[in-house]
Amino acid sequence: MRLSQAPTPRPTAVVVLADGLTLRGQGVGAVGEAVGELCFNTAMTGYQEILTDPSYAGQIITFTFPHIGNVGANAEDIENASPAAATAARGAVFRTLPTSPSNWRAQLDLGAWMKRRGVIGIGGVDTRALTARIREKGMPHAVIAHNPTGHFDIDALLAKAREWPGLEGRDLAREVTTLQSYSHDETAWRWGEGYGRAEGAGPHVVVIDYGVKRNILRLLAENGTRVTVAPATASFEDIMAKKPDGVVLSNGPGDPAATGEYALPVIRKLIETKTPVFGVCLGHQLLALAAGARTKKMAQGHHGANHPVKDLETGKVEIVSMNHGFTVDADSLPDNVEPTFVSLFDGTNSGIRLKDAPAFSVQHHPEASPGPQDSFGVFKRFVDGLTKAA
Ligand SMILES: NC(=O)CC[C@H](N)C(=O)O
Repeated sequence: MRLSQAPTPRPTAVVVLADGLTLRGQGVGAVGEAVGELCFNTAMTGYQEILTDPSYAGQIITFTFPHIGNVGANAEDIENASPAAATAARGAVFRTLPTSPSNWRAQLDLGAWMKRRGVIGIGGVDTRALTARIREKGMPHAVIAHNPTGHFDIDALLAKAREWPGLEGRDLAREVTTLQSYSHDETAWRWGEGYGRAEGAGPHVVVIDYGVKRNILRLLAENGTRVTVAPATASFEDIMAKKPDGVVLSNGPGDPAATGEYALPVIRKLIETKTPVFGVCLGHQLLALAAGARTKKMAQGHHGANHPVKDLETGKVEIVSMNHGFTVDADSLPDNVEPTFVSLFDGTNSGIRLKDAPAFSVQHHPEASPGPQDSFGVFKRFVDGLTKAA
């Protein structure tokens, strides 16, 4: 018996790594080219939330799960809150091209949705080999290009990947934050109901938007708070004028040390005035920096929805969503800062608490979106703390 072999289609997309490796495949989504840091994400679901997470600004995501796009795209599973963050991830690398969606919530196929949002995709790449390479050599600078004519100037793309300065030293929060303050009242998604609306008159939380994911805002509203979102560059006075009962430091893209130039003076004043503070991911890194710790770049980073972290107070393990390429150097924590969570993958710090101020933070993503909901309770803990303090 002879197996008939489909003719290999002409490549219409490429990924060119700064070390010279060129991967060819089929283009999907937006046409054009984008440069960024190439990481891998191990989540098996939630590609829409991943592609709209503003923390991915400046990055190209290799999905290790081979079938991405099966459930299409809809208008609900969106994580960027500000329009400035609409194109968060610059590009996406898939094992196979997305097939026609099969799901009652699908409104568009993934390729059409990516095109609309300006995300460049490539299918047909050996993502296992690429992931193994990233695991061994770290996250390379790369260019992804999609051109239906199939013409690529590989040398020019390589030069672009090599010239790209990288994420170290880059403040990207300023590029994805909201320009104006606004209030948020959408609550969590429920089967058969969709998102709800908060009615409560509970504690007032101001969220500093360094690139906030909507599910952080939703879970704060879900736990009975009134939520106001403020721009990343808001001053301490701007924030206090809103009379917050607590302040949340959001997730966001880029190098925490660079964003810290304007964020740290504000956070230090919040700590000094004993304002309750809760930080997530970039917000965690910024709180640690404000308290006197250091952050550093990781080789592969953590990007997935299956990461175990250990709660050092209770000994319990939670499976969490992760998305970070920088980390708080646990050895640099000053005496007044206690580590509260640790990653069980590599022992890196995943949470801190200040001993002399009502401030704590987590490196992982308690809001999931996508990912397990093991850590949802942390929002309640923060809000309960505000209610008690009030
Ligand atoms: N999700 C985040 O907030 C990411 C934080 C930071 N940009 C990092 O890569 O480590």
